[in-house]
Amino acid sequence: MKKIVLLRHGESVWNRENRFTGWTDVDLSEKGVAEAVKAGETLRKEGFHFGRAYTSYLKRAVKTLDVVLDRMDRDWIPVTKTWRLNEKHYGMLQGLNKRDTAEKYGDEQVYVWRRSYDVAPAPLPEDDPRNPRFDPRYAGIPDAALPRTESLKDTVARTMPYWECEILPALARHDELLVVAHGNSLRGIIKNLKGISDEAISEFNLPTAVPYVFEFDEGLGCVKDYFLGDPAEIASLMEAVANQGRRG
Ligand SMILES: O=C(O)[C@@H](CO)OP(=O)(O)O
Repeated sequence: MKKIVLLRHGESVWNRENRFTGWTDVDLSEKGVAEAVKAGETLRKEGFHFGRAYTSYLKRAVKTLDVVLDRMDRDWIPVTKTWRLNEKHYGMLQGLNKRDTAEKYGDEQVYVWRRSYDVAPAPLPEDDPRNPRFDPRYAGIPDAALPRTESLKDTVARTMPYWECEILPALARHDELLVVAHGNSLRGIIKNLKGISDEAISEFNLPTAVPYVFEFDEGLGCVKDYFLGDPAEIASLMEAVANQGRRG
C-alpha cells in the first residue's frame, strides 16, 4: 500500500505566543523540537521507510523534518523544499496576538480570518518590509505569484498544482513519502484529498507534529486516512488549536 504522511511542524515560538505567523520565518520552541522528536520516534516504531520528503521554505517545517529524519536514521533521503508548501499568508494579521485580535474585532471576525474558505485578511502594503517581494528566498518566483495575503482558497490554488504535479507522481517511484508543512497549507491538501466541503473544512484543525497517514491504491486514489496517536489526546489538541482565536 502506498502511503503519504502529512505532518504539521512542531510548536513554533509564535504558536507558543499565540501570534498569527503565516510566512513569518519563526523558529521552533523547545516544546516544538520535543514534539518533532516524538513524531520521528512514532514513525520509526510504526515501521515507515520514507523514500523522499517535501517541506516548505520556512524553518519551523524544515527543522521539524530534519529532527524527524534524524530520529528515523533517514537523514540521507532526498528532500525538496518549495515555497508552494508555505503556510497560508496571513497579510496584515502576521505578528498580532490571536486572542488580542479577538478582543478587538470579536471571535466571529477572527474565525472568518482563520477558518473561512475564501476570505483573506488585509494584504501587506507594497512597501512593507515583510512583503515577500523583498525576501531573497522568493527571488526566482514571478512577483504576480507571490501573495501579500491569502484565503485558504488562495493557498489551495498554490499548493495543489505542486501536490498533483510533483508529490503524487513521486508515489509511482516510492512507497512512502513524507510532507512536513503547516496548519493551513496542509488543511487545504487534506480538504482536496478527502473531498471536504468549503464549509466543513472550517471546523477542521490540525495539531502540531501528529503524523497523519494517507493510504493510496494503485490508481493513486486515497482509500484510508488516520492519525498516529491517542484519539482522545488528538481531539483535545485539535480543540486547543480551535480555541487559539477565541477571547476565552
Ligand atoms: O498563525 C498561523 O500561521 C496559523 C498556524 O499557526 O494559525 P491559525 O491556526 O490561526 O490559522
